[in-house]
Amino acid sequence: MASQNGVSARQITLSHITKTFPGVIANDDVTLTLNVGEVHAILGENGAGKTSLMNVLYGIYHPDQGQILLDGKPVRIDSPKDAIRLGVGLVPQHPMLVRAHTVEENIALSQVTHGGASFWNPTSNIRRRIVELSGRYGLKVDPKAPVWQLSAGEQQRVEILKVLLQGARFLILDEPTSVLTPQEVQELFAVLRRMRQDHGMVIITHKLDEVLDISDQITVLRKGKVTGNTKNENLKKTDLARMMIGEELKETRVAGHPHLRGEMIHLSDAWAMGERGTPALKGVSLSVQGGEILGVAGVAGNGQLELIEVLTGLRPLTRGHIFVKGKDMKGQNAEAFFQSGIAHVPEDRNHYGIVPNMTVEENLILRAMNQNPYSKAGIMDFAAIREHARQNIQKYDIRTPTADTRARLLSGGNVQKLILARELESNPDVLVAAHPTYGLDIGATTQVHQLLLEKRAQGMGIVLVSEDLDELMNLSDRIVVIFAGTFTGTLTRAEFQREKLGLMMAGEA
Ligand SMILES: Nc1ncnc2c1ncn2[C@@H]1O[C@H](COP(=O)(O)OP(=O)(O)OP(=O)(O)O)[C@@H](O)[C@H]1O
Repeated sequence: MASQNGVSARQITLSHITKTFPGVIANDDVTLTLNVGEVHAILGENGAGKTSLMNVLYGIYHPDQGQILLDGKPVRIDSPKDAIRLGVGLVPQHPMLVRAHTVEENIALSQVTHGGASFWNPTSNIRRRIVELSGRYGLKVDPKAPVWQLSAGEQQRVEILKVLLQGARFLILDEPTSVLTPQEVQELFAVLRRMRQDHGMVIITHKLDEVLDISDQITVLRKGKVTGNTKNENLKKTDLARMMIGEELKETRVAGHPHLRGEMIHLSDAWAMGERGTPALKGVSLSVQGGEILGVAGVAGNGQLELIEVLTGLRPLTRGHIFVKGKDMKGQNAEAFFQSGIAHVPEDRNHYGIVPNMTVEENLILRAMNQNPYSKAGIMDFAAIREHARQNIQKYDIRTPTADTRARLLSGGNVQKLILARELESNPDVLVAAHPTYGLDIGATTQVHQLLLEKRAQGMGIVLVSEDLDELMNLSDRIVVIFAGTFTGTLTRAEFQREKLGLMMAGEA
C-alpha cells in the first residue's frame, strides 16, 4: 500500500510518458518501473531523452501525456517539492553546495523547506542524523568540514546525505561518476550497494563497464523511445553497445609514427597558483609538437586544470616560461593564445565553453564573429553564418531541433559536440582538450576519437587530458603523468602499461 509520503513505498512507475519540446520528442510513450532493492541504469545516446525523463520524475518537467504511479496508485509530481514529499530525491551531476558553509550547514539548509531541523540550530538533530546515515551506508564525511575543502567525491556524498535526510526512497543519480576518480567510483558503488536494501536508484551513465558493474536492471532509450529493457544477467559490453546504437562497438587506436612538424608549445619550469592560493604547478616542463597527441594522466585535482589553463593563457605563470611557436607568451591573455593557434575544449563546458543564451549557430562562430565571411565591413552575413552552422551540425552530428535553438537547451553531450566543432574548425596548431569525450555516448566518443586522430595526421598537436586510461593509451603518442603539481614521468607508446601509469599517478616516479 502506497504511503502518502512515499517513505514505505516499494515501487515507482513512469507510465506512458510523452514529453515534447518545439521540434523534438524528448520522451515518446516511455514506461519505466523503479523498485526498491534495485539499481536501474538508463542508457542511451546523447539526446535520447534520459535527463528529460528524470526531470519528469523529479517534477521539473510536466509530461504532455502519461502518469506517475507510486505502488500502483497515480500521484501528481508538479514540482521538486512534490517529488521530495513523495520520496523522490535527485543527486545532481555537479554538486550544488554553498562552498563557504560546512557540511552540516549545507544539509541543514536543504532541510529548512522540508520540515527538518532549524537552519539556525544545525548542530543537534542534523548532526546526529548525518552520523547515523553515514555509518549505515558508509558515506564517510566530516559534518564540520567546510565544503570548499572537500573533494568532488566527498561533495557528492553530502548531496546523497541531503536527499536521504529529506526522506528519499527513490534516488536519481545523473552521471554520478563523471566527476569522480576511479577509486571514488568504487567507493560510490559500495555506498549504492548498501543503500539498495531500502532504496531504489536510477543511474544515468555512458560508461558501459559501470552499468555492468552496478546495475540490476537496464533500460535503453533511443530517440525518446524505450528500445530495450533487461536484467543485468550474462551481459557483455558489446551487448549493451548493440542495444544502444544498433551496431558493434569500434575501438579507435593511434597507429604509425607521428609526422612531427615542429615544436608548437614549449613550457619550462612552470609554476602557477591554484584556487586555494598555494602552488598547483611546481616547476613542470613539456614540449608539444605539431602532429602528436600528448596525453596527460592523473587523478583529478593534481594540477591538470591549472596546466590546461596555463597552456591556454587563462592562468598566469608565477615562474617559468611558455613559448608558442617560439614566441614568448608570458603575461599574454587567452585571446592572444588563441590568435597564436591554441584552441581549448574546457572541462567546465557550460561556464567556459558556450554562451548558453546564444543560439547554436552563434555559438559555432563565437571565435570568428567579427571575421570574414561572417562579418563584412561590420555587417553580419546571416546567410554565411547559417550555412556554416548547417555544415557543422551535419559534420559533427550535433542533435538540435534547429540552428536557432539556444545552446542551453541542448543535451549535455550535444553541447560538447558543439564546442569541439567550433574549436577544431578554427584549425588551431594545438588543441588543448580537457575530457573531450566527457558525457558523450559511445558512438559519439568513437567519432571524436577518429576526429582527433585525423587532426593528428593533418599535423595538429593535441594535449589530451583524461581520466580514462584506455582513452589515453589508445590515442596518445606520449603520456605525461601529473601528481601533486609535478610530473612523475613521461611514457612513450611502447612503455604504456596500466599498472605503471597507476603507480605514477599515485606519485611514484
Ligand atoms: N527545456 C528544453 N527545451 C527544449 N528542448 C529540450 C529541453 N530539454 C531537453 N530538450 C531536448 O530534448 C532532447 C532530449 O534531451 P535530454 O537532455 O533528455 O537527452 P539525454 O539523453 O539526457 O542526453 P545526454 O546524454 O547528451 O545528456 C534533446 O533533443 C534536447 O535538446
